[in-house]
Amino acid sequence: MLKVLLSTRKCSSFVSRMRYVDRLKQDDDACSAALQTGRMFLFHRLNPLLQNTERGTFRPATLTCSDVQSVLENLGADGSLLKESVLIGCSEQNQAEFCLDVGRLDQAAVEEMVTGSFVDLRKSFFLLSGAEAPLVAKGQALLRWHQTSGFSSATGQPTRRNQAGSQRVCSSSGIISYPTMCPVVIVLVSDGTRCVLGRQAAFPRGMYSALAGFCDMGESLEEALCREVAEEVGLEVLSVSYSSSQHWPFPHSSFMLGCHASVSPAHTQLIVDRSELEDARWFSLQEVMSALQVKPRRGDPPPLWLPPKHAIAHRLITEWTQLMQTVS
Ligand SMILES: NC(=O)c1ccc[n+]([C@@H]2O[C@H](COP(=O)([O-])OP(=O)(O)OC[C@H]3O[C@@H](n4cnc5c(N)ncnc54)[C@H](O)[C@@H]3O)[C@@H](O)[C@H]2O)c1
Ligand SMILES: [Mg+2]
Repeated sequence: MLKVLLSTRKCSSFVSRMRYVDRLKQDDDACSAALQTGRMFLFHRLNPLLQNTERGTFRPATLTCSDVQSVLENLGADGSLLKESVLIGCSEQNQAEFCLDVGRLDQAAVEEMVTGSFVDLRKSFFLLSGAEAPLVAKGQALLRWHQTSGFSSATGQPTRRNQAGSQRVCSSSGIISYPTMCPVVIVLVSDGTRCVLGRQAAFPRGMYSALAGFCDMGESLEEALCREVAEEVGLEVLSVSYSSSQHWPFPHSSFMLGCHASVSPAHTQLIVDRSELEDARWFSLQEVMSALQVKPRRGDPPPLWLPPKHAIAHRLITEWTQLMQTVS
């Protein structure tokens, strides 16, 4: 049975924070009160607001409710915009965290008032630290869901959100809808000494990653994995082990389920589906280890470079190299 060690965090504080967030999702009044004392992450047309730190790195700008209120007042915006904030969590200091899209305001004017810049999500995802990037991705995903869910897909009538933004209700039928993610399996296939990496034509030059694909309706994780590997590179998987998962905001919200898979060393011929992948190849441990040392730089790309640390593909590749080193 798989056992994942999560952390040695203090259980009581974690439980109370999770229950607090859950209460805010159920109780509109409690959520409105939490908004007055909460931390706020701003977006402009789904691009998060980032600030420079003294160390030359970036962090998401965190504002208080009154900071945002004074921005809205100064720019002549309706204060009710604040009610469009969406709950995204609770900090370790027990402060509720919200995000708000101020896309109706002038971008440059907001940036000047809060000393920061609204940065494209894909770019900001890789500028931020490991803990902050998922928070910004979650905020953007929830804001996007609200912006595209104003009408019920069943009745065509307007939907109303709760204060936390965790659900929307159809005004005519009462049907409740919740934010959705598409399950995607991502898999590093190995024959015991090498692994398969593929590249889509849209990837940056020289970049290869683990194989990935959307799960079909009705499939288990294992069935989706075996089908995707068969479709994309023509291999038959013998065994599967789960590694970890990740919310991935691009191009929309995917729920990435990361696995390792093995194939028989006697059946390793790749038949690549060129409509899906520009290329897929077997790579040796040495090639992968060298690629993990490569730092991103301008100019000609190296022969192989791998997805960045935030991506679950990077984690799968690192785990595989560690496993290979222990068995060799
Ligand atoms: N985090 C990572 O490390 C990492 C690495 C590789 C890929 N990814 C992500 O995995 C996702 C899936 O990979 P893929 O593009 O190879 O998938 P894929 O192999 O299933 O091929 C994409 C095609 O599947 C079809 N499809 C079926 N269901 C779909 C749905 N719900 N949404 C969109 N298209 C659907 C479409 O025809 C689409 O063109 C992508 O969103 C990609 O961004 C993440
Ligand atoms: Mg694919």
